[in-house]
Amino acid sequence: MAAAAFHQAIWTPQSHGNLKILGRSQEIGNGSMKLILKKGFKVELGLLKRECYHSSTRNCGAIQASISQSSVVDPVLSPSNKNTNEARKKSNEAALILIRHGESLWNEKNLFTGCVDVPLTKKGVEEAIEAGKRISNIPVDMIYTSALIRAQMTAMLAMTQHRRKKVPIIIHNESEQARAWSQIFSEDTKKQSIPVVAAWQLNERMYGELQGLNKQETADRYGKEQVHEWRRSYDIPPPNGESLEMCAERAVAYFKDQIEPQLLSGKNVMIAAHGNSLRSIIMYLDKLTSQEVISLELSTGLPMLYIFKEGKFIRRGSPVGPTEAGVYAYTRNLALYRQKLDEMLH
Ligand SMILES: O=C(O)[C@@H](CO)OP(=O)(O)O
Repeated sequence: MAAAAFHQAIWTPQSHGNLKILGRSQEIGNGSMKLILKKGFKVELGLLKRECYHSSTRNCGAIQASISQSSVVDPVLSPSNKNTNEARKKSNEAALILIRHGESLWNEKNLFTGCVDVPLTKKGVEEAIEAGKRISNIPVDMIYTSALIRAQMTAMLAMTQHRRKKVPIIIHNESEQARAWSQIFSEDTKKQSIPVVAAWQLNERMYGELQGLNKQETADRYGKEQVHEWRRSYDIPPPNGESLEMCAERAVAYFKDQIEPQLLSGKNVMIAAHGNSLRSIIMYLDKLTSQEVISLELSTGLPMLYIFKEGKFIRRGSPVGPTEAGVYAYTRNLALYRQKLDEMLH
């Protein structure tokens, strides 16, 4: 097969975070690829993958490494599990789970919250655990949350229920030192963890001067219509805040740039975020018009499942429970994943 054009490939190695490689790749069979790196380009092979290196860390002209899809998906789908692996490769699909955070202390008090960093209530904690039960049989390889604690708590609590029992670990890329100080030095331990990327772009829309105000009192003061317009119009921002359109601009751009490539590479992704950042993303996934999105309301702590297949997002609704037969009838891959979990864990 002819070498692919010189290109920038983004690999997500077993270590956390993306590794950008400038080079050419060429398929050499057996699910392996030959990588021809740009001269002088340094790559840490130890970070690159978790098995079968043919070279050690060096400045390299050419290296060879196995990059079968099993290196980027859940180890339940291990290379020894040939049928499952083949199915995954063939259908090239991935699960996408969206969860709005559980009830926060300001949801409970009926206050505009926006980007104020408020934690969950006890009910919110319970909602997150319940959400986790519902998705406990669905594979998760990467987690994205907003930078806000209510979304992060929700993701972490939900994962306590996952049957695979991998450890979600927050990636600290904010500085060189944070990166260096949070390294993991065991490949086995890395395999048993799920990278959690926190991104401000997934934050709730910034509610401007309404943040901290009571929703009912604000309606009494400014009128129901005015407050409804601030809360549910598409392009009218609240005073000094973001409209849904502005929120969608940054949330959808992040989704397209950072999350879609992961799905394309076969990774199963969970996103824990907020009413408005998720409405924005759903607008993109379901191709909703601005008229349609304004009437879309998301409940707290309710997971929603999409299947990413052949570049398309297929909405599969909200799994009612971990054993809901319908969820696993959606795709052969999910059914096989669940079957494998049952075999492993019983
Ligand atoms: O207060 C907020 O930040 C949001 C979400 O809770 O409110 P709204 O329902 O108006 O979008």
